[in-house]
Amino acid sequence: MVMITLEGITKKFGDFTALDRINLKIEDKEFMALLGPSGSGKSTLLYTIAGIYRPTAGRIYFDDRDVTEIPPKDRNVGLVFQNWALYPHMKVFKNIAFPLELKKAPKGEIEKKVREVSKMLHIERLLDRYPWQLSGGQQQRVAIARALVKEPDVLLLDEPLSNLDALLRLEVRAELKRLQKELGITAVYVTHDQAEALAMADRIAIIKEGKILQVGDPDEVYYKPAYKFVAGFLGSPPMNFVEAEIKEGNLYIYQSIIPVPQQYREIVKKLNISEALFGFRPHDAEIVKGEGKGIKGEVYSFEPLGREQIVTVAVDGEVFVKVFAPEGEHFKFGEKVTIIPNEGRVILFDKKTEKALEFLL
Ligand SMILES: Nc1ncnc2c1ncn2[C@@H]1O[C@H](COP(=O)(O)OP(=O)(O)OP(=O)(O)O)[C@@H](O)[C@H]1O
Repeated sequence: MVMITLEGITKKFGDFTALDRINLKIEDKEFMALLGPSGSGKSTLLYTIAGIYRPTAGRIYFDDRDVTEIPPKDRNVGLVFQNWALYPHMKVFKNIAFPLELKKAPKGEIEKKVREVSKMLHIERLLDRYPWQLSGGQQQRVAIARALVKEPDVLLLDEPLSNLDALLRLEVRAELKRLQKELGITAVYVTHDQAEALAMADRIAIIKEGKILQVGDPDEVYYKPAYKFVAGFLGSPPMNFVEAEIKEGNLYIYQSIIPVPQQYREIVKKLNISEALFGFRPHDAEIVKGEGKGIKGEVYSFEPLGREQIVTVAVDGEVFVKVFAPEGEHFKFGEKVTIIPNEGRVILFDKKTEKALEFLL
């Protein structure tokens, strides 16, 4: 069952696009990590899920309920921030009880739930202290208890462990994961720490410049990164492309900078394909008029695809490359063009078997 659905979420701050048409489905009881470099939009996405930010465009669903216009307090989410934000003038008990008091829960119920959640987090003996009388790890446990006490549908965590020392991080990390599974709660966890995401998450969404580059389980994103950026960011092991192809039936190239026809021909030969076409996914390559640095060729044919068009470029008599031309750009048959590959995937179509293989640039 899908718990959270993000559909075309865009968030702008003035002219700046912090989130760019994000689509993501998070399963019920799933632990999803949002991983990416500083400034990539992770927190903005989390706050948009929480309802703290309203998206500029797109819709958010919890289960099947459209919550896009619903304020945070009515979304039943638990939030844990990096700086914990405990109320300094309230004792631990009161800090944890606060969300239930806001909901005007009966006193007996508050007492029972605060005790229960404190037991789970091993902080029963701290209930009578003020936050400043606690260590960092204890404060963080209180913050987690406060987020869990109202039994939220979704737990949203923004770098919750980054203020803890290494040992404590490991300890709270294990505890958090255990609780999340035991309570069967859906968690979205923002981090820029690759090891943390790989160790904790059921799936990881890799974010760069407001876009999700890849979503997959830890093994998938680590061993089969879809982009050079992802491979570099996660420190994935490099592979020799031809070997990798033969072993796995998949083609992954890390070290090649710009694919040249010679490489294509070698791949075609190794795969025993007589005729092949190479294609780029939209936005993974640019096609420009004239000869420049990149793959040079002549326009051979075009086919419309929605508002975009696919242009086939003859690189030489044998190698053809398919590329998505930008909206509004017009090319002529036989016109000299250059294809500039960006970071991303290239697709190889075997014309005989109509099998498509993807590989990395
Ligand atoms: N309220 C705001 N007003 C203007 N720009 C903002 C606002 N909040 C975030 N941004 C910008 O949006 C981008 C994404 O910020 P965000 O905090 O979501 O990144 P992040 O991936 O969580 O980074 P970090 O790991 O450093 O916390 C940044 O360039 C940031 O400057």
